[in-house]
Amino acid sequence: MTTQAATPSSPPERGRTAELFHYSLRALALVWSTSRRLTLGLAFATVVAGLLPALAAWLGKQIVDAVVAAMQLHQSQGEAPLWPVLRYVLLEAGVVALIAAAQRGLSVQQSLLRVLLGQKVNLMILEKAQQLSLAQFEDSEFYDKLTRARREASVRPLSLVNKLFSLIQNGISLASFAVLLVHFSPWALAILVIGALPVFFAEAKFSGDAFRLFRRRSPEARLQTYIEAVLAREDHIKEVKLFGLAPLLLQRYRDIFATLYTEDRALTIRRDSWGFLFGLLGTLTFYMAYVWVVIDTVNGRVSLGEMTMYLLLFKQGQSTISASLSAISGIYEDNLYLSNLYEYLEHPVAAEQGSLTEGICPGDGIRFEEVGFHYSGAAKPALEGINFHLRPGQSLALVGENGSGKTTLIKLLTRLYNPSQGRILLDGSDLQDWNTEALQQRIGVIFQDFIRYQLSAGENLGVGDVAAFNNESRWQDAAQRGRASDFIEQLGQGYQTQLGRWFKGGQELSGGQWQKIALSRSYMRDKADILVLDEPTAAMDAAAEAEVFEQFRQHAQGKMTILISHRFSTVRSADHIIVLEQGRILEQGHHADLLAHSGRYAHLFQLQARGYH
Ligand SMILES: Nc1ncnc2c1ncn2[C@@H]1O[C@H](COP(=O)(O)OP(=O)(O)OP(=O)(O)O)[C@@H](O)[C@H]1O
Repeated sequence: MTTQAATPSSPPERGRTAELFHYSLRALALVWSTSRRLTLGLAFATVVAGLLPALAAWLGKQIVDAVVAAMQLHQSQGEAPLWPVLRYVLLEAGVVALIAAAQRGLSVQQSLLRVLLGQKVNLMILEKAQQLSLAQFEDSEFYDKLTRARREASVRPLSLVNKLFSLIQNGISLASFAVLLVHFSPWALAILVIGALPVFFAEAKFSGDAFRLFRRRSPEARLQTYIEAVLAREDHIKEVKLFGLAPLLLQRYRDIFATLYTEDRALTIRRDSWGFLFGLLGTLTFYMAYVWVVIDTVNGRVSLGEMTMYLLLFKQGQSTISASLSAISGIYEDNLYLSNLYEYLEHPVAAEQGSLTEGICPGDGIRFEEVGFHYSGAAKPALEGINFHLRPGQSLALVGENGSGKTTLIKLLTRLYNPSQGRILLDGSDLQDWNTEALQQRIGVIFQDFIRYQLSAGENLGVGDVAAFNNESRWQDAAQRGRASDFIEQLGQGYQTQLGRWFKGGQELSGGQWQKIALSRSYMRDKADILVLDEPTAAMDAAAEAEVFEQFRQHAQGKMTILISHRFSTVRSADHIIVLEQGRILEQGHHADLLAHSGRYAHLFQLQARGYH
């Protein structure tokens, strides 16, 4: 497994300062495209929430000064009107209510945007996943990228935008505080800003460290998620119990956690210790300014009301500055995490090249010409020098020991992978020149590791042809051919019965029954003239297998069929048999020829035949 920490060209490692806000604009655009109304609402509430605190502070000053003036009047004349004081109190109450409304407006709009944006980003991630090739999914490095994107990135864009807005809000507040404070002393303002700077630099540095840590250990995090799945999923728990795997896996889980926790702890302690020290510096500067104002008040340079206002401004100014600074470091952190999302979304996908919906030589069938394939990272090729020609109406059987390349050959034919050497022709045209959809329409395939969808029985068939996903008569037809109709009709709600154990009322099936479902699924594709069955009957009883093949033969008339099976009783009737060994064709021909040849096929056939006696 490769970690990503060493990727030198990825945005976070490249010129950190330059990349600091690299994704802010994109995140803003994303939020804007999610909901213009909410984004505008957020911006408006931000400006209002930014301006009002300074107004409240100024009103506070007016109140104190009005009180002092009223007290003096009361002392000299024995009475003083209350209204000049109370009007400011009323106004301040109104402003405080407005601040609360603006804050509430912010949080409501943020909550709504969070939901909308979460959905949007998740859809972007899932849609992108559909454009990727099978090989990309099998690449552990890439898979890490996908996992990281899914785990973190869906909340990050909004978090980034919220912090941007909070920065703007704090900026507006600070500017308005500055307008009021500058009357006291521009130096006091400068001192407050400088005092808060170290916290920011520390925060920015530690956010970067946290991100790099997160990125470096994503393989471990993935392993943890995998162990959780093995220990807690219904389809794994059987083996876990019987093999007594739980203590071993739990120990591994604990070990991974212990390593991760040690790193986390070290970072948290460092981050908070420095944060505390630099925070003290900020507090110190604040109290210096405090002393200054107090002295000036005692000396009569500023009024009592002004002193109240300055102290409030200092206090609020300081918390606004630290809020802005943590917003900036948060923006930095979100930018780093977003780089994951965009790296994933921008991962190149092979452009769809082919456009053919018909070959240049219709009716020619399938030709493999010197086809070879090498899995990336594998020591040796999985297939080499494969040549054969399969015509419409013919059946081909692939035999060979485990790992000889049978399934790989099917994956090439279905274009899940492209050959590393040679070419595959369908009706005279290279598979790569075919339009993917047209090609897929022609091929009905079930793999040995077919999917047991946690859907209804009917839908489990419907997935075989999305155009007929809900078509009940097509389900019945396919189920009859795949020999699944009998048991489906006996299920509590027939074709509507929920299958599997994941959802309420789900009905679990036996291995053979699932296989019949998968086989029927391949019959849904009724326009397909290439039928591929990769060990379709391994879990079926002998009677069911015989029945399935009888049906298959009838259905397959005029079509091309490719069958992978370890059972020679089914292989023998194929028109053409290819024996694979270590990715190469060892022998090929009819059953009778191959027996007469007395090679590997004959040997294996006799071995199995003996087993039946
Ligand atoms: N996704 C993959 N990545 C790398 N190597 C693979 C992958 N899938 C299969 N292989 C390797 O390619 C070779 C051929 O595998 P393949 O699945 O085609 O064999 P098979 O003949 O279908 O085997 P079986 O009878 O066990 O199903 C094996 O050596 C296997 O280890």
